Amino acid sequence: MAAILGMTGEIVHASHHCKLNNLFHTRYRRDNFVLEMLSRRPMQGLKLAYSGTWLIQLHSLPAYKIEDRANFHCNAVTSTSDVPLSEKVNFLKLQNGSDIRGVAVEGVEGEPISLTEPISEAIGAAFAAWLLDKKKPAASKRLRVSIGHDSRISAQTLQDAISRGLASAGLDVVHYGLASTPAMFNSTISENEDFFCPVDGSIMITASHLPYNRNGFKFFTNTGGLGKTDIKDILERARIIYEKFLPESLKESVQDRSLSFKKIEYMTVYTSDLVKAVRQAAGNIEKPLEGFHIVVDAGNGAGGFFAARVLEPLGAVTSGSQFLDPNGFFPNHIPNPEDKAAMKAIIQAVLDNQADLGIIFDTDVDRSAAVDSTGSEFNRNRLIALMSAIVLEEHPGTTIVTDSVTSDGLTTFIEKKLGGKHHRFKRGYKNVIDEAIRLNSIGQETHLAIETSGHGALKENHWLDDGAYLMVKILNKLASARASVSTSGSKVLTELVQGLDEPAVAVEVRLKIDQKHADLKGGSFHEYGEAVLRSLENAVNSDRKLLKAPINYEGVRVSGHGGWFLLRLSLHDPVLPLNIEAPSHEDAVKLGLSVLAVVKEFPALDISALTKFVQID
Ligand SMILES: O=P(O)(O)OC[C@H]1O[C@H](O)[C@H](O)[C@@H](O)[C@@H]1O
Repeated sequence: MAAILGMTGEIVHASHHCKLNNLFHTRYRRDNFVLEMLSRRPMQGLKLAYSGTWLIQLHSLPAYKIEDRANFHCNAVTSTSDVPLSEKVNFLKLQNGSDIRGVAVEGVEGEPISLTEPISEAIGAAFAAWLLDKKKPAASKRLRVSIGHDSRISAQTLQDAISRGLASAGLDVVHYGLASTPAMFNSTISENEDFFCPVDGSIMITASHLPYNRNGFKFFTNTGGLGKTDIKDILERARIIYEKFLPESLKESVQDRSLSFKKIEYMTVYTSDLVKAVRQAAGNIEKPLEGFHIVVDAGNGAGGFFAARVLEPLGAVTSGSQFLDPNGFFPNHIPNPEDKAAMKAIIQAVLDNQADLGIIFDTDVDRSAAVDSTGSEFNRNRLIALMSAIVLEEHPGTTIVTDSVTSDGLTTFIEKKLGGKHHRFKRGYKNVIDEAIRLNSIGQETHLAIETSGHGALKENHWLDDGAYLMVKILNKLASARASVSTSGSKVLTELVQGLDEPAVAVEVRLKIDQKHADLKGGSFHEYGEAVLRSLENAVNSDRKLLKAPINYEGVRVSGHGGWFLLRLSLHDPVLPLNIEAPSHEDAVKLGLSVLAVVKEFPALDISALTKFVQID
């Protein structure tokens, strides 16, 4: 490895670009570009960036002034002397909206591993190159990246692999161990040099609530989570890097366990910020939750910290909390507040323990839900209503941005009861957050962006979707209500959502598009789905009992029979999800039948779930 350090100078002195290309790539392939950058400062001059072709930036070697960056292009992509790895990987298949997701361990039939160590290592190197391009650090500055993970069994392996990729490109890597997704973002904005913060970039290893065999990556900088375009860019860079790996270098790399990274107990910083926030909101009382009994269900994900490190220091009793220990097989229930079994489990825990409040998180704690002392859920529309009530008390008249599947009753509640404005946008937490930021930028004040999935972000918290912070806002309300009036339990919260009109029936059926069906005529599922939606729109226009929503940002949303339906394209899958809400099952069936009349004309659609739903027995 020392040889390659010397080679940097050699390359520069040679100043022959073809020679540079060859030397660099020969070494790159041989050493897999794992340079132990953390411990070998001399290499900090060499950084990789990508701008269509490979570019070597020599940052901290002033003797080797590069006047023209273009002259240093190493055209690795088209180099014919390279021997690419025979295996071709479709990196873009690993993209899931603004995340990377794949199968990380064997064990589920028909689901071969797609997120291997070399692939993860290439993704690490690609993120490093992307970050260097974005940050354009000064010659003397080394970029720092924090890495955390949830409780998944593949966490360690992926952490090691992605760290190697980052280190190979000359970045410093700090390991946080078990952490939450919001804590990782937080590390890009915390000012705390003792904890190496702020970091320049952060990676969370998680696949949220998906089964144990899956895993993935979320990426952050101090401007928030990376979006779809950036993820695509990173995956395209990763493909190029991966195709340059040689089998023997991969073997070496996987075997190279000698790299060591800094390990930090960052959750201490993050949790103490949460504790501080509640104390401050309660008027600097040390234990504002004294006398409250609050149970937490972490579903064996990463959220177990909330009981001992947030609630208990604030004075709450947390006995009866469950599934706090990390277990990547998720043996008790899926850690997902949208999951019925998960909600049932926390409701039961609240009732069994006669607790004042129940709190449940998803695996990586960017989503949450709560349960009041009567066992009533603050989930989906009810969680949005509760958060809207809290935020509108603080910011009267503000706009609440939500996803598209929110109920008509929620709009009435926000606009008529709370005096706010409901901006129903698209599905997808990133879409909702970005829309809130856009509205603010054009002068429409908004402080809350929240999805029925339990993702919620506040302006005051850097628009970070943080399940734990949502719960902090609720705890503030509990604490302040107790300090000002004589109220007990979570009654104050239950009262805040009084008047929210909830439908008797709320269902979601998902119509799968068979991508191999001849009816697609070689087109994409996306085009096919759009054709279904156009057809539905035409049918609705000629049905006097149905009324298309005047303002709608995705799919076809229609009112009728006292309720509404929304048919739209899934964000990620070849699926058309259909949401129906109605005052009775009969009305919901009527709405379902009007959709069925259209979708049954599209043979590539699996309409069995809808057919089943509309069968009146
Ligand atoms: O469009 P769908 O398939 O219903 O999925 C939509 C959901 O996908 C992911 O789970 C995102 O994290 C959510 O923010 C989004 O709402």
